[in-house]
Amino acid sequence: MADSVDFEEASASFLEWFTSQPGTSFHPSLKIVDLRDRDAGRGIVATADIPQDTDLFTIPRSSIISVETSELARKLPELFEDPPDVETSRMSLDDDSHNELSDAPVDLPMSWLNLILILLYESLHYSSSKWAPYLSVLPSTPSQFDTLMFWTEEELAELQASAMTTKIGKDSADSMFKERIIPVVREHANVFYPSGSTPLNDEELLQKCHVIGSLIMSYAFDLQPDEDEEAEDENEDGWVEDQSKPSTMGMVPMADMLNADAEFNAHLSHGDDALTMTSLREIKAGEEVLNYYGPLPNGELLRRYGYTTPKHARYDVVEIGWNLVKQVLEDNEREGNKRRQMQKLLQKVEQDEDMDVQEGFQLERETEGPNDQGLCDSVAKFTKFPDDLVEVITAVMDEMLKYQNEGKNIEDRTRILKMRTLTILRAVTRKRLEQYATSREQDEDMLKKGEGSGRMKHALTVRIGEKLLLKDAGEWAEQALEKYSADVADSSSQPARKKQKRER
Ligand SMILES: C[S@@+](CC[C@H](N)C(=O)[O-])C[C@H]1O[C@@H](n2cnc3c(N)ncnc32)[C@H](O)[C@@H]1O
Repeated sequence: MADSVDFEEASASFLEWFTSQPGTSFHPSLKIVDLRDRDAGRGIVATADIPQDTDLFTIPRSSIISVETSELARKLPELFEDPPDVETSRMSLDDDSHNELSDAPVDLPMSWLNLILILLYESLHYSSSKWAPYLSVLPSTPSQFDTLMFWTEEELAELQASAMTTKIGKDSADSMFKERIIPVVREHANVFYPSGSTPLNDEELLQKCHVIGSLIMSYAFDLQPDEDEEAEDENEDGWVEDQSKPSTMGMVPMADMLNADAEFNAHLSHGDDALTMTSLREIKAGEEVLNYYGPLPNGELLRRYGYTTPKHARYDVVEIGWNLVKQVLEDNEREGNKRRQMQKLLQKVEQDEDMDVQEGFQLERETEGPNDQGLCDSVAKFTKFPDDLVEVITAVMDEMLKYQNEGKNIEDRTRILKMRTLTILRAVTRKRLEQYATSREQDEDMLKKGEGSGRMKHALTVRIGEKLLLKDAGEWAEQALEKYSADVADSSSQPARKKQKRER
């Protein structure tokens, strides 16, 4: 960690460089601050009250690091030309491509690969780069990242049964860099390396690619040509989600000095010549200016950005694998013939392409996005199990009912089916909870005692969030079962009362 003097000096040089760029502006009531005491690196705070709808800072497009401004793109334009099939030129993309580095790195879109090459070039030419004061405040070594890509096996184990451990994709990132980046650098070594410098060996280059890939994941912006085009990317609340579409990507100085949360107070708009950060509501003196990275669960926030916050817990999710659901359904049938019938049914379900059960299922709460001032008005609540999970369990239980010839009439069968489906759903939440090595209460205790490193704290936050969601889902199934049994008891007692009346 740089000492405070170096840190402050780097911030001051960066601010001086930024404000000296033609077309920039920086509000006088803002300050770049050192937030390392709470593991948040640099951030920007207001030094006096700032009214709503104030321009906080402006970044001309000429100051952004992107294909449009890059010296590398001028020297080797052929690397950045749109090939006939834009998405498949330098990599193989499937239909379901994401522009997230560690999800499926072999599917990285052109915008990522382009920016990796550009940043490699700029960092190898650091001393002559026009962005040097900006580059010096960006993380440049693995130790400066807390994203999951850089966690040790031991640290990852602290995520316990969270599905995040399966989404890091370090090996496929390695292959992608080896196939798509390193050969390009080797082929154009005379351009990538300043004359007289020693080229990096493959291992060093690979390490650098990982650092730059992670930098892009947590700092880069998806650059929209203008606000109209940006509107295409808006979600139903009107908020543009960070990096949601493969287009041009760029490093936007100052905009990426803002930290972020699920409730925020600033928004970046993309104009023709410049990008402008504006306050969404009044920002009080001393308050941090915050951006928004989208409705991400804490696990995903940790994977992409290396931190967690209490406010992001509203978007937490739990993934339920098909094997677990299958196990619960099988275990529900103890008697030999019934169990064999269940196993047959489960095999049939697995072959049914429409059900697509191998994909698994995702539990989440119902929640509205932030309002136009960046605040969340409503409480996130668990209100239902995912339709695809309910559908598959209902289908299987229905077949079992037919096999056992249960239920005298339609109402009877519907009632039994509903109760059994809810019982299985409740059992699924319990079984999923058992996959975590510790209880939520133990985790909360550890968090309270402040045990472990910063990374341990984030792992605890992720697993507590997932366990809490499973608890909520289990309680929801329990309450639905109780309510349904009470309704059934109530309705079945009605005819009996009428009968009694007539007899009197
Ligand atoms: C775009 S940068 C923001 C500036 C960054 N703090 C810095 O020092 O360069 C994104 C990174 O900032 C950190 N960050 C952002 N929001 C945060 C928050 N609410 N709490 C802690 N760290 C945060 C994470 O490390 C994230 O990957």
